[in-house]
Amino acid sequence: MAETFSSVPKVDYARLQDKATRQEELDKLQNAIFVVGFLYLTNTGLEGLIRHTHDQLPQLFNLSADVKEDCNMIHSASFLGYTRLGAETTASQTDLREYPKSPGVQNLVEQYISHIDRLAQDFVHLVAECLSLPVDTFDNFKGKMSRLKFVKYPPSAPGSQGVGPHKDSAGLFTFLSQDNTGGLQVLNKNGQWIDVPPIEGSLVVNIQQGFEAITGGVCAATTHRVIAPTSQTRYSIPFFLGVRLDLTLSQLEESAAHIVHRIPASDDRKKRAIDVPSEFLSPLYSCFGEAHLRNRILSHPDVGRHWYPELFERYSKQNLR
Ligand SMILES: O=C(O)CCC(=O)C(=O)O
Ligand SMILES: [Fe+2]
Repeated sequence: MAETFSSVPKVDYARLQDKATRQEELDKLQNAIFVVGFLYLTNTGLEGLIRHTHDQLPQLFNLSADVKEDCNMIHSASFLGYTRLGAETTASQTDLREYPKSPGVQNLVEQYISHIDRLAQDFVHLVAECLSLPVDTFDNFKGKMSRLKFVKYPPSAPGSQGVGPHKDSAGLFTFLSQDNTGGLQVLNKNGQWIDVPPIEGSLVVNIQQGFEAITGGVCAATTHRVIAPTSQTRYSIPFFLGVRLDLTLSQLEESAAHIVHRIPASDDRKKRAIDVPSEFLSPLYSCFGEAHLRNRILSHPDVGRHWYPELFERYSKQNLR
């Protein structure tokens, strides 16, 4: 059996700031990122902001249908805006969730992004440090566009897909705040789905396809899904730290070499047998930006068809396996 996990480990951010406990916590971080692929980040100091933001979400999603339609993603060639229930597709199936990006809540969004982005930048330094690499090792891979989403999952029939199995696309790491409903699951290296029960105030961190690609595929992007709730509405707030979209696979081969040899190897054959493919590692795409565009077009087929009809046809026919 592969070295794997049956629950998601916790890494304490406050202990990472304290000289006396830093090394012990860095060791935990190394295991969490490179063996497990998921972690809860606790004690970040953002608990108040997270609670305050969650408190606003029911009201935000209760905005009138007209207001939500005014900022519908269909109006944006950059795939930014409101997605109504049933308009999103993951793993070829419709997801039972909706999300607005920011109608009427500019301050809330800006405040959240400014704090979480600072944390995310520091986190990337800690990941380098836990591999005993210079802290700025990954800085040159960071992109200009990170994304924040507010997501609502209405109660649905038992076993429904909130969001299907996927790997986050255009970034390095995701920092997800979930409410107290539950339903998030992650795939371990033996191909088993593991529950990630809510821990109040924590952030669930997972690896995105950008980090997978800059580690030469060695540190795989981690697969997760949400089982839709049955009796209460679920809200979540993922923040996706962006990767540079102009990078090509061949540029990476060279830059990744000195990173890769530091990464602990692990066996994930069972997981790979049922896993979803990574666009970013596919030779079909000229650079990360194109791989990400394909991901957006197929996830939001209405928007994709509207703005990129030819690419929609082309990407729909491609099989990444
Ligand atoms: O809602 C969640 O807990 C997860 C959301 C997610 O995985 C995503 O939007 O990429
Ligand atoms: Fe995700």
